[in-house]
Amino acid sequence: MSEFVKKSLKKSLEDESIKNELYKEYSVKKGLRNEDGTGVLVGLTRISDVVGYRKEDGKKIDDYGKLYYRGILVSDIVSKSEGRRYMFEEVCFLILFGHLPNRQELEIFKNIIAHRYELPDRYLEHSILNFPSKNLMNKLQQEVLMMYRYDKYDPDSRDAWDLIEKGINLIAKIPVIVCYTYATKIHNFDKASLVIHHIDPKLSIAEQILYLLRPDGKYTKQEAEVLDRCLLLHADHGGGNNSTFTSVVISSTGTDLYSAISGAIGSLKGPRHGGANLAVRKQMLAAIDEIGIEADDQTIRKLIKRIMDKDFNDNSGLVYGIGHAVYTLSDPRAEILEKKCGELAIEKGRHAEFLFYKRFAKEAIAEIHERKGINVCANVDFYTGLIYDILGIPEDLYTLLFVIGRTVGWVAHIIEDQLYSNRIVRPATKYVGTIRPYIPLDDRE
Ligand SMILES: CC(=O)SCCNC(=O)CCNC(=O)[C@H](O)C(C)(C)COP(=O)(O)OP(=O)(O)OC[C@H]1O[C@@H](n2cnc3c(N)ncnc32)[C@H](O)[C@@H]1OP(=O)(O)O
Ligand SMILES: O=C([O-])CC(=O)C(=O)O
Repeated sequence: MSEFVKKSLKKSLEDESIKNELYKEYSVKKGLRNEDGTGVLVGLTRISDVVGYRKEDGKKIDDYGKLYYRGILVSDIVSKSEGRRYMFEEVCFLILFGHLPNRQELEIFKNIIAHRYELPDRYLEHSILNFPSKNLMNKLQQEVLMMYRYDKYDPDSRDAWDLIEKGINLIAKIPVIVCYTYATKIHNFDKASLVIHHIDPKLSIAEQILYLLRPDGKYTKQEAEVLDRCLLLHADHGGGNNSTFTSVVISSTGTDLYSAISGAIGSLKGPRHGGANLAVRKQMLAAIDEIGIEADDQTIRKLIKRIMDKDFNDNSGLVYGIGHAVYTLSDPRAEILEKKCGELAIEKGRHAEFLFYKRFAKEAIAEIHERKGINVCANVDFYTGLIYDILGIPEDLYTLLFVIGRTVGWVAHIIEDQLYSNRIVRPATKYVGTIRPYIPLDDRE
């Protein structure tokens, strides 16, 4: 930073700070939160319900978490679908159209997706191979905006019928774009061979990802099923999560779908949101490096204290993968993922690492409870990195897998908001600065 900018910023920080008491005085809902930590109500939805507490006589009572897609418990969807392919596609249909597809509807929907995997002519060369990027989340934002340019119909259309068509197109193409941008990245920056498989329309989205990512194109049924369920568990999370809210805020101006989805990807990248899956993996590798995989509870606890004291990892004071804005006693997705991760870890000889994660979560939950007096739980991002690592999926792709899962949720909420709310999101801020005269340049000190 130049000395001039440093000095100007220092002066600004001295003169223009906003005292914390003022937020209270003006009843500002910091982070759009009520006094008890619950979210300010900003919309109505029939897409999904995120339940983390109940209210009794107006008081918040912490509870075990439940997640419903269109009224159906997500834990039921997962537990009743063992051995099935295309569960992510089934859930995409459910989220977009509001009911479970029958056999024929699912077949047609699978075909529609499969026919949209293929990228436009020369897209791969023009947009991906020629423009490698080190950060694939940032790259995907650019690619989504590029899809605007390749939209053969009216890319700016706000018609719900058009939005759903464009949305399905993105749901099908984003996974392919992600895999190709990764291949391009490692070819350009890591000197890896460039392997670009043609898409295979016979594969589900989860299978397609594993096929495109792996140079030999091989994967097992179990690997594809685990990835399919991970995508399913990320598909939606109400309208209040930061990226979905962001997408709706952007879309409420009447702009195009691509702008809204690109903005949502930017939001999801943050380590307090979807980027936590990568942050967790880095945190856990650093922790294992520091205290060893066999470290006991006490040693882990000491390290967590250091994390919270901003004396370890990225010095942010945050224990990534722990805590949630809605869930208190449990995040139902994390419970499912913990079970899947445990099974996979035993099978692939990674059990010690899994057990370290479990001990770490237990101690982090206890430490946060002790310091902050709140009930927290492991969240959806806690175990996914370990699962992806066991599946041989590189870190670069962790948050992109979240995008692949969540695109359907963003699209559904954008459409629902457009159909039933259709008002520009425009909250207010209170001016707490001083009012002063304009001083002509020659009269200033
Ligand atoms: C897909 C997802 O987005 S899931 C969430 C992924 N994010 C993470 O895993 C990052 C770590 N967790 C967090 O930062 C938080 O728990 C969040 C962002 C998820 C939720 O934040 P909030 O709803 O604001 O948390 P909440 O109101 O419960 O926090 C109360 C206090 O506990 C602290 N706290 C909550 N979780 C954590 C944590 N994991 N590590 C350290 N402190 C925490 C908060 O910083 C806050 O402290 P303060 O009162 O001194 O400001
Ligand atoms: O709901 C939230 O705030 C974050 C979250 O878990 C998600 O978007 O999946």
